[in-house]
Amino acid sequence: MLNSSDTTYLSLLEKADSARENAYCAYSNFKVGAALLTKSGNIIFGSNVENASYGLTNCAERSAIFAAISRGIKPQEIDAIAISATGENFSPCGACRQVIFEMGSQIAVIFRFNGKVVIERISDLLPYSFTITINGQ
Ligand SMILES: O=c1ccn([C@H]2C[C@H](O)[C@@H](CO)O2)c(=O)[nH]1
Ligand SMILES: [Zn+2]
Repeated sequence: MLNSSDTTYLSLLEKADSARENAYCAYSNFKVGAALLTKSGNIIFGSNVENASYGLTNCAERSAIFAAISRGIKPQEIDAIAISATGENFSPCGACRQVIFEMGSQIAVIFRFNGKVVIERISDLLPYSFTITINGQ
């Protein structure tokens, strides 16, 4: 557990609260927003984008990561990602944990769970994570 009173990360979580307003969640009505912080202080937002073919839905965290990479941010530049959802109880889904981990094992992940702010490294949220080693690389 990282320092849960870290003001940078608490304010990032409030930015994720705002990003929630952009959610397209016509089917679940469950709004999720994400705010990704780079090491140089840029913030990239994401929200969940649902689809009539439910399985095509994109989660807010993955929207933010794909937006960041698409605009040229390198994985090593990502410091943290905060995620905010309707209600008090949210933690990032397994698919999103895997996608965050791909960007770097030390990325801080911030969310509210049971009314408390949780700040954890992605490596602690996804033990025994899946990676591919080819020829020792
Ligand atoms: O980590 C998660 C889990 C779920 N959702 C979204 C997907 C869907 O639109 C809604 C309900 O599952 O919440 C996210 O954005 N992030
Ligand atoms: Zn997800």
